[in-house]
Amino acid sequence: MKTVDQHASDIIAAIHPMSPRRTALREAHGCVLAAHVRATVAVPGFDNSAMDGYAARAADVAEASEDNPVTLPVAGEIMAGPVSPAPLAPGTVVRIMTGAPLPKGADTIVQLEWTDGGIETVRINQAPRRGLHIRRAGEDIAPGNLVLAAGTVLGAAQIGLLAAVNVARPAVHPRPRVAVLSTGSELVEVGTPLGPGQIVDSNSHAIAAAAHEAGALVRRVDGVSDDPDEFGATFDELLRSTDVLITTGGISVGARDVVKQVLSKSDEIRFERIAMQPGKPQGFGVVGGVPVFTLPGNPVSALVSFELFVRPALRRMRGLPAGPGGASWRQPATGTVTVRVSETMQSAAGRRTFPRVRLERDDTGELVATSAGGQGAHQMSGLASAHALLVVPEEVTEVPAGTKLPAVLLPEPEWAGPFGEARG
Ligand SMILES: Nc1nc2c(c(=O)[nH]1)N[C@H]1C(S)=C(S)[C@@H](COP(=O)(O)OP(=O)(O)OC[C@H]3O[C@@H](n4cnc5c(N)ncnc54)[C@H](O)[C@@H]3O)O[C@H]1N2
Ligand code: MOO
Repeated sequence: MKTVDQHASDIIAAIHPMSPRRTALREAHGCVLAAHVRATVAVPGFDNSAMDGYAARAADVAEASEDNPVTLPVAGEIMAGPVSPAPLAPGTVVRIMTGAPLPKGADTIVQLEWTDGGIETVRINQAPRRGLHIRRAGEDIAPGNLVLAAGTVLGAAQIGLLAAVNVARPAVHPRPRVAVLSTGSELVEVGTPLGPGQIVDSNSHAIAAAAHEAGALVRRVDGVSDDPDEFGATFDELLRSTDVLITTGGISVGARDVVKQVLSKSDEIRFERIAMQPGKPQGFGVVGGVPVFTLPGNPVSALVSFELFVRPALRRMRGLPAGPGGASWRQPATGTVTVRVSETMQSAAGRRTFPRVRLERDDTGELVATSAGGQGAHQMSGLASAHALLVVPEEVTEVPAGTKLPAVLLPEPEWAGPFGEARG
């Protein structure tokens, strides 16, 4: 059997970041910048006041104090807005608002609180030093400065910065479009009363949600039966309008394993047995430039396979390090931590197993892993309450309580918004 690591690295070797595209800021949010952005403008764009008050010449107000206020004529008022203020005559001040352009000749701002707030004349009772409360043109960003480096994930601050330097359409790696198709004649749509032998198609919903959480634009279609023609037609149709195609079910050795039956006819998809549990049967290939993942039908197997093989591929397509754990100093969205196992667990010989575990910190701050419930490949309730997948090495058959092992953190979905439109 092929190792998990070999399968994961074969997949990553076949995956490329999405070609950069210029997109509006709203669409670029959460995407990865594909090229350096250099400033073509200065920020601030002009010298301006950081306070409401009076623009003055520091020399004219240098002697001002509580006991010895300085009174000067107020020559006018400058508001923030599209104005070119007249130069400040010596021996005068102008009222100025926060963000308003500084008149030539002014070299300090007297904040309103240091004055009597006068309109015609103003009494100043504290002396500001030269340059106080003046924001100089280019002191944040000068033209030519590197604003954001290629590879930066565009969060709120980065989007704001791009807008500030007047970049309306940055070049980003677009979100991949992912199509999700489940197979099985036993499947019915969620919300449908079940007849004998029928089950609800839960995989397509779970995988669609996982792909959505991984930053993809998702198209989920209703499951198809084990009829090769029906599967083939739907597969071909989806392939034409997606960047990634994920199927579930129909890939083991059953008499009607339709996915394997239909797709084995091409050389592009390889069906393999991976030394892991859950998730032993896997298929992957690139068909007409579209990566195709055929995941096993057991619901836990499908989602665990997604975490180990599909999520890293989507990360790479989005221009991120493939991970798991490719993130920075932040808590990675998915990453590997070391945990102490709280109870003895069994593991399949010769297969890397991924028991679903809940995590807790003990008094010393160490992470302690406890089984999240039933560990069958069909038992979604355990996975749904798990925080991580424990990683039990292939050669281990029993994990005594107290053993330290790596665990792959499952992502926290709290940020996932409504499904975006996956354009065809
Ligand atoms: N003789 C053997 N049988 C099986 C083997 C094997 O090596 N020899 N491998 C087992 C393992 S491991 C897995 S995993 C499964 C994978 O099978 P398939 O990918 O072909 O999946 P199906 O047979 O279509 O379904 C398996 C199981 O999952 C349920 N299922 C399928 N699709 C959905 C869905 N969309 N939503 C919810 N549940 C789904 C399905 O009803 C089956 O119970 O094969 C083992 N067999
Ligand atoms: O390997 Mo299968 O994925 O046990 O359920």
